[in-house]
Amino acid sequence: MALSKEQKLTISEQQHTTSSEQQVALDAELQLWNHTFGYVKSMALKAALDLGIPDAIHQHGGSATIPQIVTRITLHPSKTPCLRRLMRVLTLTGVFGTQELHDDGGGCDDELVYTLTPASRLLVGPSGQNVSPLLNVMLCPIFVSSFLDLRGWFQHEMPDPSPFKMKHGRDIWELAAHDAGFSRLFDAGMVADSGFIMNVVVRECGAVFQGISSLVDVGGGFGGATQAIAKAFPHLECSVLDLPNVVAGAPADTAVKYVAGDMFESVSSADAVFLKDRRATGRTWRRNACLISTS
Ligand SMILES: C[S@@+](CC[C@H](N)C(=O)[O-])C[C@H]1O[C@@H](n2cnc3c(N)ncnc32)[C@H](O)[C@@H]1O
Repeated sequence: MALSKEQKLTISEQQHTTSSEQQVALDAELQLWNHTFGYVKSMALKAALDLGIPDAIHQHGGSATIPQIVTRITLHPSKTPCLRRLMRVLTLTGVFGTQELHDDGGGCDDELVYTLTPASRLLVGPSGQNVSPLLNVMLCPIFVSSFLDLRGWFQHEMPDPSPFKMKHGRDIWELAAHDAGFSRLFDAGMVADSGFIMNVVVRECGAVFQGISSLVDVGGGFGGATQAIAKAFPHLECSVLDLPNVVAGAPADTAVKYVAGDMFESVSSADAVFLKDRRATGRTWRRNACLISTS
Protein backbone atom coordinates (compact mmCIF):
# COMPACT_ATOMS: atom_id res chain seq x y z
CA MET A 1 0.00 0.00 0.00
CA ALA A 2 1.37 3.35 -1.03
CA LEU A 3 1.84 5.96 1.73
CA SER A 4 0.49 9.44 1.33
CA LYS A 5 2.86 12.43 1.45
CA GLU A 6 1.55 13.33 4.94
CA GLN A 7 2.08 9.76 6.22
CA LYS A 8 5.67 9.76 4.88
CA LEU A 9 6.37 13.09 6.63
CA THR A 10 5.03 11.77 9.96
CA ILE A 11 7.28 8.68 9.79
CA SER A 12 10.33 10.79 8.98
CA GLU A 13 9.55 13.15 11.91
CA GLN A 14 9.22 10.14 14.25
CA GLN A 15 12.55 8.74 13.04
CA HIS A 16 14.19 12.12 13.61
CA THR A 17 12.74 12.35 17.15
CA THR A 18 13.88 8.80 17.96
CA SER A 19 17.38 9.36 16.66
CA SER A 20 17.81 12.58 18.68
CA GLU A 21 16.48 10.79 21.79
CA GLN A 22 18.99 8.04 21.16
CA GLN A 23 21.72 10.65 20.75
CA VAL A 24 20.84 12.16 24.14
CA ALA A 25 21.02 8.69 25.70
CA LEU A 26 24.33 7.94 23.97
CA ASP A 27 25.80 11.28 25.11
CA ALA A 28 24.57 10.61 28.64
CA GLU A 29 26.16 7.16 28.62
CA LEU A 30 29.40 8.69 27.34
CA GLN A 31 29.31 11.19 30.19
CA LEU A 32 28.95 8.36 32.70
CA TRP A 33 31.80 6.44 31.06
CA ASN A 34 33.99 9.54 31.28
CA HIS A 35 33.30 9.73 35.00
CA THR A 36 33.63 6.00 35.55
CA PHE A 37 36.98 5.75 33.81
CA GLY A 38 38.28 9.12 35.06
CA TYR A 39 40.69 7.26 37.35
CA VAL A 40 42.48 5.89 34.27
CA LYS A 41 43.89 9.40 33.73
CA SER A 42 45.32 9.48 37.26
CA MET A 43 46.69 5.96 36.98
CA ALA A 44 48.23 6.69 33.56
CA LEU A 45 50.01 9.69 35.08
CA LYS A 46 51.16 7.51 37.99
CA ALA A 47 52.49 4.88 35.58
CA ALA A 48 54.38 7.57 33.65
CA LEU A 49 55.97 8.85 36.87
CA ASP A 50 56.78 5.35 38.16
CA LEU A 51 58.35 4.34 34.84
CA GLY A 52 60.28 7.61 34.60
CA ILE A 53 58.83 8.61 31.20
CA PRO A 54 59.01 12.42 31.73
CA ASP A 55 62.71 12.07 32.71
CA ALA A 56 63.37 9.82 29.71
CA ILE A 57 61.95 12.44 27.31
CA HIS A 58 63.76 15.23 29.15
CA GLN A 59 67.10 13.39 29.02
CA HIS A 60 66.55 12.90 25.32
CA GLY A 61 66.45 16.67 24.80
CA GLY A 62 62.74 17.25 25.44
CA SER A 63 61.35 15.05 22.66
CA ALA A 64 61.60 11.32 21.98
CA THR A 65 59.98 8.48 20.05
CA ILE A 66 58.82 5.25 21.68
CA PRO A 67 62.02 3.38 20.65
CA GLN A 68 64.05 6.23 22.18
CA ILE A 69 61.98 6.26 25.38
CA VAL A 70 62.32 2.48 25.88
CA THR A 71 66.11 2.74 25.85
CA ARG A 72 65.87 4.90 28.99
CA ILE A 73 63.17 3.13 31.04
CA THR A 74 62.72 -0.39 32.36
CA LEU A 75 59.99 -2.05 30.29
CA HIS A 76 59.44 -5.60 29.13
CA PRO A 77 59.87 -5.58 25.31
CA SER A 78 56.50 -7.31 24.88
CA LYS A 79 54.85 -4.24 26.47
CA THR A 80 56.06 -1.71 23.88
CA PRO A 81 52.65 -1.63 22.09
CA CYS A 82 50.99 -1.00 25.48
CA LEU A 83 53.36 1.90 26.05
CA ARG A 84 52.01 3.49 22.85
CA ARG A 85 48.50 3.22 24.32
CA LEU A 86 49.61 4.73 27.62
CA MET A 87 51.22 7.62 25.72
CA ARG A 88 47.98 8.10 23.80
CA VAL A 89 46.07 8.64 27.06
CA LEU A 90 48.76 11.01 28.28
CA THR A 91 48.85 13.06 25.07
CA LEU A 92 45.04 13.28 24.88
CA THR A 93 45.06 14.65 28.42
CA GLY A 94 47.83 17.18 27.72
CA VAL A 95 50.57 15.64 29.85
CA PHE A 96 52.70 15.14 26.74
CA GLY A 97 52.53 16.62 23.25
CA THR A 98 53.28 14.97 19.89
CA GLN A 99 54.96 15.77 16.62
CA GLU A 100 55.08 13.46 13.64
CA LEU A 101 58.50 12.23 12.52
CA HIS A 102 58.25 11.56 8.79
CA ASP A 103 60.17 8.53 7.59
CA ASP A 104 62.11 9.81 4.57
CA GLY A 105 63.71 6.40 4.03
CA GLY A 106 60.69 4.95 2.25
CA GLY A 107 59.40 3.13 5.37
CA CYS A 108 55.68 3.17 6.03
CA ASP A 109 55.79 3.85 9.79
CA ASP A 110 55.57 7.51 10.70
CA GLU A 111 56.89 7.39 14.27
CA LEU A 112 55.31 9.87 16.70
CA VAL A 113 57.70 12.09 18.64
CA TYR A 114 56.53 12.75 22.19
CA THR A 115 57.32 16.16 23.62
CA LEU A 116 57.13 17.76 27.05
CA THR A 117 54.24 20.19 27.58
CA PRO A 118 54.04 22.95 30.23
CA ALA A 119 52.47 20.28 32.50
CA SER A 120 55.18 17.64 32.04
CA ARG A 121 57.95 20.22 32.27
CA LEU A 122 56.87 20.46 35.94
CA LEU A 123 57.70 16.75 36.33
CA VAL A 124 61.37 17.05 35.41
CA GLY A 125 64.34 19.11 36.35
CA PRO A 126 65.76 20.43 39.57
CA SER A 127 63.95 20.57 42.89
CA GLY A 128 62.16 23.87 43.34
CA GLN A 129 60.41 23.45 39.98
CA ASN A 130 59.68 19.73 39.99
CA VAL A 131 56.32 18.80 41.51
CA SER A 132 56.52 15.02 40.95
CA PRO A 133 57.21 14.22 44.64
CA LEU A 134 53.85 15.80 45.54
CA LEU A 135 52.02 13.84 42.83
CA ASN A 136 53.76 10.65 44.04
CA VAL A 137 52.17 11.18 47.47
CA MET A 138 48.70 11.99 46.18
CA LEU A 139 48.73 9.01 43.79
CA CYS A 140 50.16 6.49 46.28
CA PRO A 141 47.90 3.57 47.29
CA ILE A 142 47.66 4.85 50.87
CA PHE A 143 45.96 8.07 49.72
CA VAL A 144 44.00 6.62 46.81
CA SER A 145 42.56 3.76 48.89
CA SER A 146 41.04 6.31 51.32
CA PHE A 147 38.52 7.22 48.61
CA LEU A 148 37.27 3.70 48.00
CA ASP A 149 34.63 3.58 50.74
CA LEU A 150 33.10 7.04 50.87
CA ARG A 151 29.69 5.43 51.33
CA GLY A 152 30.87 3.95 54.66
CA TRP A 153 32.22 7.37 55.63
CA PHE A 154 28.93 9.14 54.78
CA GLN A 155 27.01 6.56 56.81
CA HIS A 156 29.20 7.12 59.89
CA GLU A 157 27.90 9.51 62.56
CA MET A 158 29.56 12.89 63.05
CA PRO A 159 32.02 13.77 64.57
CA ASP A 160 33.80 11.16 62.62
CA PRO A 161 37.25 10.31 61.40
CA SER A 162 38.37 11.45 57.96
CA PRO A 163 38.10 8.93 55.09
CA PHE A 164 41.88 8.49 55.52
CA LYS A 165 41.57 7.57 59.20
CA MET A 166 38.56 5.32 58.56
CA LYS A 167 40.61 3.36 56.04
CA HIS A 168 43.95 3.23 57.86
CA GLY A 169 42.91 3.52 61.51
CA ARG A 170 45.24 6.52 61.93
CA ASP A 171 45.28 10.07 60.57
CA ILE A 172 48.03 11.15 58.18
CA TRP A 173 50.33 12.43 60.94
CA GLU A 174 49.86 9.36 63.16
CA LEU A 175 50.57 7.08 60.21
CA ALA A 176 53.64 9.13 59.28
CA ALA A 177 54.91 8.74 62.86
CA HIS A 178 54.65 4.93 62.52
CA ASP A 179 55.61 4.37 58.90
CA ALA A 180 59.02 5.79 57.97
CA GLY A 181 58.53 5.11 54.24
CA PHE A 182 55.20 6.97 54.13
CA SER A 183 56.68 9.77 56.23
CA ARG A 184 59.59 10.24 53.80
CA LEU A 185 57.24 10.20 50.80
CA PHE A 186 54.86 12.70 52.42
CA ASP A 187 57.56 15.11 53.60
CA ALA A 188 59.30 15.04 50.21
CA GLY A 189 55.94 15.87 48.60
CA MET A 190 55.43 18.86 50.88
CA VAL A 191 58.98 20.12 50.25
CA ALA A 192 58.40 19.90 46.49
CA ASP A 193 55.08 21.73 46.72
CA SER A 194 56.63 24.50 48.82
CA GLY A 195 59.65 24.79 46.54
CA PHE A 196 57.36 25.34 43.59
CA ILE A 197 54.74 27.67 45.03
CA MET A 198 56.92 29.73 47.35
CA ASN A 199 58.85 31.20 44.41
CA VAL A 200 55.55 32.68 43.29
CA VAL A 201 54.45 33.74 46.81
CA VAL A 202 57.75 35.50 47.50
CA ARG A 203 57.65 37.32 44.15
CA GLU A 204 53.95 38.21 44.12
CA CYS A 205 53.16 38.71 47.82
CA GLY A 206 56.57 39.77 49.19
CA ALA A 207 55.09 42.94 50.76
CA VAL A 208 53.43 40.94 53.55
CA PHE A 209 56.83 39.88 54.87
CA GLN A 210 58.01 43.49 55.23
CA GLY A 211 57.71 45.17 58.63
CA ILE A 212 58.06 42.01 60.71
CA SER A 213 61.26 40.64 62.20
CA SER A 214 60.31 37.09 63.17
CA LEU A 215 57.98 34.42 61.83
CA VAL A 216 56.94 30.92 62.88
CA ASP A 217 55.68 28.49 60.25
CA VAL A 218 53.13 26.33 62.08
CA GLY A 219 52.96 22.76 60.78
CA GLY A 220 55.82 23.76 58.49
CA GLY A 221 57.10 20.22 57.83
CA PHE A 222 60.73 20.18 56.71
CA GLY A 223 60.58 23.96 56.28
CA GLY A 224 60.62 24.18 52.48
CA ALA A 225 58.36 27.24 52.56
CA THR A 226 60.20 28.89 55.45
CA GLN A 227 63.59 28.36 53.82
CA ALA A 228 62.33 30.20 50.72
CA ILE A 229 61.07 33.07 52.91
CA ALA A 230 64.34 33.21 54.90
CA LYS A 231 66.36 33.32 51.68
CA ALA A 232 64.24 36.11 50.17
CA PHE A 233 64.03 38.13 53.41
CA PRO A 234 67.30 37.57 55.29
CA HIS A 235 66.30 40.11 57.98
CA LEU A 236 63.59 37.69 59.19
CA GLU A 237 64.24 35.27 62.03
CA CYS A 238 62.36 32.17 60.86
CA SER A 239 61.34 29.07 62.76
CA VAL A 240 59.25 25.99 61.99
CA LEU A 241 56.96 24.28 64.49
CA ASP A 242 56.08 20.67 63.70
CA LEU A 243 55.54 17.32 65.37
CA PRO A 244 58.63 15.71 66.97
CA ASN A 245 58.92 12.87 64.42
CA VAL A 246 58.95 15.41 61.57
CA VAL A 247 61.45 17.76 63.23
CA ALA A 248 63.71 14.75 63.90
CA GLY A 249 64.16 14.33 60.13
CA ALA A 250 64.42 18.04 59.24
CA PRO A 251 67.59 19.33 57.61
CA ALA A 252 70.21 20.69 60.02
CA ASP A 253 72.11 23.04 57.73
CA THR A 254 69.56 25.79 57.08
CA ALA A 255 68.93 29.34 58.33
CA VAL A 256 65.67 28.08 59.85
CA LYS A 257 65.24 26.98 63.47
CA TYR A 258 63.13 23.85 64.02
CA VAL A 259 60.92 23.52 67.10
CA ALA A 260 59.32 20.19 68.02
CA GLY A 261 55.85 20.51 69.54
CA ASP A 262 52.10 20.35 69.15
CA MET A 263 50.40 23.44 67.73
CA PHE A 264 47.31 22.69 69.83
CA GLU A 265 49.37 22.98 73.00
CA SER A 266 51.59 25.98 72.28
CA VAL A 267 53.07 28.00 69.46
CA SER A 268 56.44 29.68 69.91
CA SER A 269 56.22 33.45 70.01
CA ALA A 270 57.02 35.48 66.88
CA ASP A 271 55.82 38.65 65.13
CA ALA A 272 53.83 36.55 62.66
CA VAL A 273 52.43 33.05 62.32
CA PHE A 274 52.60 31.49 58.85
CA LEU A 275 50.25 28.66 57.83
CA LYS A 276 50.43 26.94 54.48
CA ASP A 277 48.05 24.19 53.51
CA ARG A 278 45.91 22.92 50.66
CA ARG A 279 42.18 22.52 50.81
CA ALA A 280 39.73 20.95 48.44
CA THR A 281 37.12 23.66 47.93
CA GLY A 282 34.19 22.88 45.68
CA ARG A 283 35.49 21.83 42.32
CA THR A 284 39.13 22.79 42.65
CA TRP A 285 42.08 22.36 44.93
CA ARG A 286 42.93 25.71 46.39
CA ARG A 287 46.23 26.55 47.98
CA ASN A 288 45.91 28.47 51.21
CA ALA A 289 48.78 30.47 52.61
CA CYS A 290 48.02 32.74 55.49
CA LEU A 291 50.16 35.15 57.47
CA ILE A 292 48.79 36.21 60.84
CA SER A 293 50.54 39.10 62.48
CA THR A 294 50.72 38.58 66.23
CA SER A 295 52.38 41.86 67.17
C1 LIG B 1 49.85 19.30 54.91
S1 LIG B 1 51.37 19.31 55.80
C2 LIG B 1 51.91 20.93 55.34
C3 LIG B 1 53.38 21.12 55.54
C4 LIG B 1 53.85 22.51 55.13
N1 LIG B 1 53.11 23.57 55.79
C5 LIG B 1 53.72 22.68 53.64
O1 LIG B 1 52.80 23.32 53.16
O2 LIG B 1 54.57 22.12 52.92
C6 LIG B 1 50.83 19.57 57.49
C7 LIG B 1 51.95 19.57 58.51
O3 LIG B 1 51.36 19.80 59.77
C8 LIG B 1 52.04 19.00 60.72
N2 LIG B 1 51.19 18.78 61.89
C9 LIG B 1 50.06 18.01 61.98
N3 LIG B 1 49.55 18.09 63.22
C10 LIG B 1 50.34 18.94 63.92
C11 LIG B 1 50.32 19.43 65.29
N4 LIG B 1 49.36 19.05 66.12
N5 LIG B 1 51.29 20.30 65.68
C12 LIG B 1 52.26 20.69 64.82
N6 LIG B 1 52.34 20.26 63.52
C13 LIG B 1 51.39 19.40 63.08
C14 LIG B 1 52.35 17.72 59.98
O4 LIG B 1 53.40 16.97 60.60
C15 LIG B 1 52.73 18.27 58.60
O5 LIG B 1 54.10 18.49 58.50
